[in-house]
Amino acid sequence: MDVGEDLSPSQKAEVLLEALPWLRQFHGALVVVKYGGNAMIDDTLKAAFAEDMVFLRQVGLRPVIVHGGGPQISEMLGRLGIESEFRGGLRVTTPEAMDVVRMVLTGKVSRELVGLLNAHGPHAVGLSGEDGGLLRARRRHATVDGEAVDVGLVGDVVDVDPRAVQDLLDAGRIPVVSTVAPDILDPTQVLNVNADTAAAALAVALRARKLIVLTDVEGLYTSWPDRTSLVSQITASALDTLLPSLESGMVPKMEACLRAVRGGVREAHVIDGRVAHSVLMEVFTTRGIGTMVVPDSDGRLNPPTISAPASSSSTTTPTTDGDPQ
Ligand SMILES: Nc1ncnc2c1ncn2[C@@H]1O[C@H](COP(=O)(O)OP(=O)(O)O)[C@@H](O)[C@H]1O
Ligand SMILES: CC(=O)N[C@@H](CCC(=O)OP(=O)(O)O)C(=O)O
Repeated sequence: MDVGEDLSPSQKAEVLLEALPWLRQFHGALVVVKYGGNAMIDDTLKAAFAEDMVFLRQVGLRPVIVHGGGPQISEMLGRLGIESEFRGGLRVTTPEAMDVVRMVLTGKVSRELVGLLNAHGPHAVGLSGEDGGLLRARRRHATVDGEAVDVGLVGDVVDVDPRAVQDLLDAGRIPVVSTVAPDILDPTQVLNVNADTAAAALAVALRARKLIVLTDVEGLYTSWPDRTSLVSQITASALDTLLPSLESGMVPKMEACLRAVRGGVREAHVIDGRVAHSVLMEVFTTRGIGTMVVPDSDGRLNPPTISAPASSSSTTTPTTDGDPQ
């Protein structure tokens, strides 16, 4: 199908030209893209995501994919009759569940994604936090409503050795990272790391230019669940203030964005993975989409910019401040 069939030739040219300053600005930029399990909802969308990643690579960006797979893990646990529950947005992970988490992320979700990317050529290589010493994690001592809760074999990334990913990027590949990681205190034990959290740690360690988090909602709403107040742009400190009022799924996601921008990533975005080619719209259009988190020093955006209901656009303009990393 010609996706531009509704456009005249001159409108098509305009679309291409709109991308020009962004192509220039982001040439060579390292972009960490977190692909959430809830955004992997149908085959057409998955194929469109793979096209976007290959497009980024072909026009000179360096995408690194960190994938989730929460719903896929839950489905497999259900099939095997293993109970699982979430506390504070994290899966309570027993040793039995950990085997399934590792199997589904590295053996199923990663394989499928790598296959979709490699339908376009030998671009993608899958690896997990266990490979090449990429990630090391420490057991999470979680609290929910001020109470300590035991979430089992759940880890937080405490050390990243990005060389395995950098080697793949230098070879022109697209690394696809699954987020299980050895326990720093007992490397024979693997831990289940929330994919948002791992993506932020990788983005910081790789000195990424952008973190883009794809999920199944338009972006961050200040009022949830009535969806009347989509945040287009927010500074790190304004987000910090908002965090305690947020609910489950959004908590690790917005904490990840905060951690990324406070760690030196210039912008972190939460965008709607249910919209085909949402990554291209975010990177290469002037309006952008979803919610963008920027460092306080950016100075443009305090208080948060709320867009009108039904509009999911953030407004940014190309800047020439510095080179992308
Ligand atoms: N303030 C909020 N704004 C937007 N979404 C929210 C908010 N609070 C909770 N959510 C929920 O968070 C979900 C996204 O988190 P999650 O289900 O973990 O997605 P993923 O699999 O992409 O990581 C949304 O589908 C939405 O139901
Ligand atoms: C500790 C923890 O909760 N780990 C997640 C890992 C997968 C993940 O994060 O997937 P999404 O991005 O699709 O939510 C889990 O077990 O579901």
